[in-house]
Amino acid sequence: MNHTLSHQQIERARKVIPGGVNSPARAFGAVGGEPVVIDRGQGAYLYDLDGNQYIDYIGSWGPQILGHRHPQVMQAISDALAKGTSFGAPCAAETEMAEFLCEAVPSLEKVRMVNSGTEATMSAIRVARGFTGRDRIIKFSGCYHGHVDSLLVQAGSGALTLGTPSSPGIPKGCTQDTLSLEYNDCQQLEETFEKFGSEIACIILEPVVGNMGTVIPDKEFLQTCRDLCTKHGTVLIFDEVMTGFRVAFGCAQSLFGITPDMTALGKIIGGGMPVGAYGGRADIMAKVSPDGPVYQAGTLSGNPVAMAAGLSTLKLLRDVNPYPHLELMGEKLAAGLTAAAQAAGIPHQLARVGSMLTLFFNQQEVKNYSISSQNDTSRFAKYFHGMLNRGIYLPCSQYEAMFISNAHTEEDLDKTIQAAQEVLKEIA
Ligand SMILES: Cc1ncc(COP(=O)(O)O)c(C=O)c1O
Ligand SMILES: NCC(=O)CCC(=O)O
Repeated sequence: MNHTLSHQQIERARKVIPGGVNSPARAFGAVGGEPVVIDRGQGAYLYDLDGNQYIDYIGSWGPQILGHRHPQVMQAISDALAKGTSFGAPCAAETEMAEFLCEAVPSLEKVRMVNSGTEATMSAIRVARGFTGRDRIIKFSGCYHGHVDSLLVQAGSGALTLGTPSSPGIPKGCTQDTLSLEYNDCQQLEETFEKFGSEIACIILEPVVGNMGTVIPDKEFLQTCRDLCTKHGTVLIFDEVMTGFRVAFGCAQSLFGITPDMTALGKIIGGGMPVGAYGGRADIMAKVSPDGPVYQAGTLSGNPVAMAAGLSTLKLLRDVNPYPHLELMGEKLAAGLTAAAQAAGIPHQLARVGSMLTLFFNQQEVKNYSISSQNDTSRFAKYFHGMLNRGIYLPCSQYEAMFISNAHTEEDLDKTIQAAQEVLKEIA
């Protein structure tokens, strides 16, 4: 594969953009080599500047569940654009979006639109603190909730990939009230509540983790989070920025039957445009300005073009119901990758929920951060590049989930499995 134009472009970008990228997760930091620069996407495929085609398993890190350039989404964006790009005043589409979200996700009684997943989690935490009058928060090691100061403690995703789980530039004061616990560990959680229960404003967690690779919650763990929050008057926040409308139309909370007090959303609900949202119980959301005293704002929040992209995506998900198909595709890909790793004799684990999955190079089932940090990341780097060279675009880190879209065909999966068979044999 020729990457001349991509490499020239990245070299040029590095002179004016840190690392040549606008988000470190894209930088190939953990796998080495140079990122490819994307020119366009169509359906399940990406095309780089040199004209190479890739089967895309990143889907813009989650949002593109319908594939790139779905015609109805493109049309909705174009119709909204014809009326203008931003008004800084209420528009009808944002109400329609809020109504849609509240209907699809019953734990949402009120929602506020923002512009990214980071804003959604940051704001949800502020509201939870304002509502409870408490400062302490609980997060779990290896979960990533965006680059929020108080949450960049043992964070997953790029922070884990690049080995900076706690970032410089964050004053101690911002993280002194953050308790970072082990995912899926009920006992540690119970002990923490025994000690600090009356001081804890919220628990925030990914109800299925994507950001230390895919980690599946024990039902008991989610139930313990719920019970302890109820008992201690603590707000349970599900960060469904990644899992929302990905693992099920009703989000992970519907899949596991656990109702959070607040939910953060992003990615899919923006249909590829910059969108986030947070919401939950009406009594908690009543604290949000201008109804209440907790300040949170945004020049571009509820942007009409972004609302149009998101709404058309969500309506397609409701009407087409791709989830049974995505489940079958996920099952097929997981089985193919597992068989390929087995045939090559490579120690591995395959974790999957619907169309979100990770092939871990690990001897043990990955239940938490301690186990995930033992992944064979140098093997992953070889796997990644072998796949890229065969036109398969995987997340460039072992600590990420891959996503299948509704545009992927069985033939795409067959090609991917075939490539994995070749690559895994080579690197065994
Ligand atoms: C679970 C989760 N929460 C929050 C975020 C932050 O979202 P954003 O990158 O849109 O700020 C991400 C992804 O980045 C995520 O995966
Ligand atoms: N799982 C990682 C992400 O979803 C974020 C991507 C980014 O920060 O660019």
